[in-house]
Amino acid sequence: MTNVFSNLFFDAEAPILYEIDAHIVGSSPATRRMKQMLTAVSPSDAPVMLSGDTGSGKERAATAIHQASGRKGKLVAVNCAAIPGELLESELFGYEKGAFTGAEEQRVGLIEMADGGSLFLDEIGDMPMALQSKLLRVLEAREIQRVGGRESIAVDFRLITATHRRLTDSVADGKFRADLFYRINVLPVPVPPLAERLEEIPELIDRMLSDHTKQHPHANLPHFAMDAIERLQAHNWPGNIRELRNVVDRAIVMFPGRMLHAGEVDNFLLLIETEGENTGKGPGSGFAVGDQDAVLKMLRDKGAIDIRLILRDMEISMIEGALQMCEGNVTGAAQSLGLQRTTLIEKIKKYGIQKPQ
Ligand SMILES: Nc1ncnc2c1ncn2[C@@H]1O[C@H](COP(=O)(O)OP(=O)(O)OP(=O)(O)O)[C@@H](O)[C@H]1O
Repeated sequence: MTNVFSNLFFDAEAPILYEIDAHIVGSSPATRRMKQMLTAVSPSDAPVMLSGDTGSGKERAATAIHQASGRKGKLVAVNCAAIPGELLESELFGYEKGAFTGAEEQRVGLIEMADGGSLFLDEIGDMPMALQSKLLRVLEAREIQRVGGRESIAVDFRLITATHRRLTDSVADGKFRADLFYRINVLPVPVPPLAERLEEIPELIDRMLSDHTKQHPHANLPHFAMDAIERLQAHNWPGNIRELRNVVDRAIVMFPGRMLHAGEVDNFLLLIETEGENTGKGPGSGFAVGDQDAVLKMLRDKGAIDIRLILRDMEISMIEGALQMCEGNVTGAAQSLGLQRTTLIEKIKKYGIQKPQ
């Protein structure tokens, strides 16, 4: 995944800023090149566009750019795909009291909050056309007006965008404004998929485990045997680093202090793949209970499966889901799972599940 801009970065010896190195794990040629590009673009005020597959680390790269830029303000991240179009405008621009039904108080928008810092617009390709025009005006005039407001408010932010789509295709299809595309695509930085940097898997796992230890100093960590690492390096990683994190998180919960071998890794990967297929939402997003087709496919592909491991994993997913839904409230989660509160507490302890804050 290279472009003309990235071809400028051919010097293997080019320096990398400390903040970039600290955030982004990996020393493969693909990652080194990306880190050199991030180092080069960080001090500039020009817009950066990060492109790469889902879970490849675009948000992390945006954080690294902001940290290395020296800008004093905040990094404000907005996922344009996660906020419905009609809400996105008032989220970004803020509103004045009485601007619309329900606007009972004045509200400062996310663009204003990024003043003096950086604004990260993730999945910019999903921004509705009408809002694209408004964003273009902000980038040109460097000022905004809140919804329902008349006053122009000056804003100074560094724009970082990300997309997993080929925005040139969206422009050709009339779904993305060409003028906005050229305005935001000044410094394009491709984020390579994990499949192009498989040699980094041991480094990534080490970092994920050490991050876990920082939060849980007494955690009994799992170990990945050589055959497990080889198996991970033979996988194609459609969910990229997020999928790897999913494997490591499961290993932490289910193999504390134990050694994982290829067989366990196979089970994890199969489960994650089946989850992605069942839900259509990508890897690691939930398990469809009682899906016979999925079970048959697993049996056909593998010949045999470890049903205890899978049931345990399903149980963990359901408990995590219920806790998430009930915002960490154990009584509510127990009710929604049809369990006694004490039984749920035992299971939470047994599996080392973290309650959402
Ligand atoms: N180089 C890295 N080292 C360690 N962890 C990483 C690295 N890159 C990404 N991650 C982790 O992988 C997960 C996905 O990363 P991130 O959210 O940055 O991806 P993304 O490309 O923005 O995903 P999406 O396209 O879905 O928005 C996060 O948990 C992140 O912390």
